[in-house]
This record gives sequence, C-alpha cells and structure tokens, in this order.
Amino acid sequence: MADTVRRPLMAGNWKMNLNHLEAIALVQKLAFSLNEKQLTEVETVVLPPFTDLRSVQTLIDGDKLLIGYGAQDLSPYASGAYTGDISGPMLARLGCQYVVVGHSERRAYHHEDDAAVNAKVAAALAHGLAPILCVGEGLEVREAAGHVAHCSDQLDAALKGLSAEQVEKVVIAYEPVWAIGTGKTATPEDAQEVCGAVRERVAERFGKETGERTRVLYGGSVKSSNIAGIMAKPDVDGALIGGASLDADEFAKIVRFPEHVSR
Ligand SMILES: O=C(CO)COP(=O)(O)O
Repeated sequence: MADTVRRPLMAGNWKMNLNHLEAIALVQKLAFSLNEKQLTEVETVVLPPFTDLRSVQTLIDGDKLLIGYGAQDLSPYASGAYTGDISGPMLARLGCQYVVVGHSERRAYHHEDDAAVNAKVAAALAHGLAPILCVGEGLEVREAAGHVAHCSDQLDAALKGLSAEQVEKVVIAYEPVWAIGTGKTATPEDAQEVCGAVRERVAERFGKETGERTRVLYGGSVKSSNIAGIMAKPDVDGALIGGASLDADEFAKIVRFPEHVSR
C-alpha cells in the first residue's frame, strides 16, 4: 500500500450467503468489533445479497454505523421487462455506494462477456454507484504466463467509452480465478505484479493522475493471516474478501491489518 491519496478498502463479498436476519447480526458484530479510528482509516464495506440490502440499510442508517454497503450485480438497464433483474436506480435508492461488476462467478455461471460487463460498469456510474470491477485469469492462462495480458484486455473492454473522471470512481479488483475459494492465495508478489500492471494500464489509457487515484484491490482466499503481506505491496489498496467476510471476527481482523503491517 503506497502512501498516497488512496484510502484502503476492505469489501466483503458475501456471495449467496446469509439471509437478512443473519446479515443484521453480522453487520452489528462487525461494527462493534471495530472502533471509529479503525473504520475511518480503512473503508469497510459489505456486499450482501439483494434480499438483505434493505435490512442492512436500516441498521447502518439507524445506528449511524461507519460501514458502507453495496450489491453484487446490477442490470445494464434502468427499468423494464427484465424478469429477475435489479437496476442501478433501485440500488441507489437503497443507499448503496458500491456494486460488484464482472465477478468471475457471474462471467462463468451467467455467461457475462466483456460487452455485458462494460454495459454494467456504465450503468453503475450513470446511477451514482461505484463499480467494483473484477478481472482475473484462470489457471490455464496463469500457467501459460498470460495473466497480465488477460487482465489488461478485460480491463480495456470493461472501461471502454469511459472518461478519466469516471474511471477514478471505479474500484478494480484483481481476482485470479484459481485463488477464489480454493485456499490457494496468490503471493503478495503475484498480487503486486497484476495490480501494478492494472494501474499502469489505467495510467496509459486515462492519464497518470487517474492511474494514481484509482483503487486496485486483490481478491482470492484473503484471510487475517495473509492480509498484511498483501497490503504491504505498493499497488494493492485493499481486498475483496469472500469466505472470510462471513465471520465478523475474522473480517474485523482483516480490517485491522495496519496493526500488523510494519512500515
Ligand atoms: O471471489 C472472491 C471475492 O469476490 C474471493 O472469495 P474467497 O475470499 O472466498 O476466496
């Protein structure tokens, strides 16, 4: 993590876990496990299933908790005959600040291609939501050493047509598919290599300042035991956390990473 304007961000992607009652319990416990200084230093965000969002909003607003929240997907359309989909304006109305776009699970199970991801990034920005844009390679691409080019191509496609001002609002998450839910974390060096390349690519296409301002996260088997090493890298500004974010104690320990980073 470099000493720049970029505030560290720890975002918990709950995926399809926790109903709205469990969501409230977790957010309450998380908030009580962290003090104001910790929550100010490190932006802490939960990304629950859609059905939990109203309850999470009510709790966070009512108790003025210093925790942010967002959704895991959105429709590229604002409204209309799209059965089962949820739009950007609906999420914005619920007070969401963030929305995950292009997660590898959606690319794989819902066949979302680069064009769909690009449309969703644009829709999020159009409705005042910050997209958390996921890029990442599978094992075969990694073994053939094509990971940097692969992520760079995904990034170019997803950011197509955006202005530098818009790109600064996007959070980019490097999530190597082989490290998701497998317990196989990328090394801090692996994370730095791609996060650094992503930042360079943003700078090349949208200007140096935009590259410096854009936050780049790492995701894939992040835990309290490995977060400090990952965060010590200059181009890693935070993490997108799956499994470990379902346990309030563990998530809180991840947020407290500055206590274990030697600088
Ligand atoms: O996909 C992820 C977050 O979006 C990572 O999941 P895990 O932390 O469970 O590996």
